[in-house]
Formats: sequence, C-alpha cells, structure tokens
Amino acid sequence: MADDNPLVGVIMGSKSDWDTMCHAHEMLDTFGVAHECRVVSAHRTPDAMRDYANTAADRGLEIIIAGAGGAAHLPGMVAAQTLLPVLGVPVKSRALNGLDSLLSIVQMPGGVPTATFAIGDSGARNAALFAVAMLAAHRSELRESLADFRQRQADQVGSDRLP
Ligand SMILES: Nc1c(C(=O)O)ncn1[C@@H]1O[C@H](COP(=O)(O)O)[C@@H](O)[C@H]1O
Repeated sequence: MADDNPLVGVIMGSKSDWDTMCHAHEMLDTFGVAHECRVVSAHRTPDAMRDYANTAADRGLEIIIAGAGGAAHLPGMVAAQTLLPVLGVPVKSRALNGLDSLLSIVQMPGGVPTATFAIGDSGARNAALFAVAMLAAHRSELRESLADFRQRQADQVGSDRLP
C-alpha cells in the first residue's frame, strides 16, 4: 500500500493498530493525498524506525502520522530523529483503554514536540485531516477540497433531525 512519491507517512507500532490507523489512510485517500502505510516499532524494530525517521524527509515525506498503543513511544522517538512534524495517534489499548497511549504521546519533554490527537478512530481521522490542512497551506486545490469537506459536514449537521 504505497503511492508514488508519498507526502505523508502513516506508521504504526503493530499490524494490530491497522483497524484504527486505516481511518487515517481512508481520510488521506478521500483527499487524494499520496501516502504510504508501514509497521515500524520503536521497541520491536528500533533500527528500522531510526532508518525510517532519518530518511523520511529525503524521500519527500512532509508529515508523519504515527499511531501506537500502550507504551506508545513510537511517535516521540520518531519525532526525536526527524525535523518533520509528527502527528501522534493514541491507539486504544486493551488494559487501559488508550489512556496509557495518550499520556505516552502527549507528555513529550520540552523541545521535541509531537502533536497529539484523540484516542482511537476519530483521532486517526483528525490526524489525517490535520495533515491535509498543513499541506493545504501551500496547495490551493487541497484548500478547496478541505473547504468542500467542511461545507458537506456543516450541511449534514444542519439537516440532522432529532427523533
Ligand atoms: N507502542 C508500541 C510500539 C512503539 O511505541 O514502538 N511498538 C508496538 N507498540 C504497541 O504495542 C501494541 C500491541 O501490539 P501487538 O498487538 O502486536 O502485541 C500495539 O498497539 C502497538 O502500537
């Protein structure tokens, strides 16, 4: 699952994160943003993670979305090794419902930020939307797509009727 010349890297600590991270992938697809999806783990594949972070910018990536659960060190460790913005998605863990994931990502030491999104599927979707917004700052066609998306969303809310 890789577009030519991806702008966004969607990485996750385990294949088991895909049910959550597929929502970032689908949202990026909706906007036609070229991206790649990979499993990379700070804990289980530290060398591959370092290579990924070190080469990401040279390969043309502009943003990394990193999802992980539990002791979710992946977003922060990637952020420590690249100048690209890293958007962290806390994946819901079985033991602590993702609170562990959230706190692992959000409490970065000063000087090495990761953006942190909500736990689970909506966090993955919003991370992708945030990536689209960042890319749209310099791409007028994406800005128009984002404006259309927001309008459709507003129309939907406006037409919702309570039972
Ligand atoms: N948090 C991390 C990292 C990491 O931060 O590098 N690597 C794997 N994991 C997480 O372990 C959880 C369980 O993984 P398994 O389902 O493979 O046992 C996943 O949510 C994954 O993100």
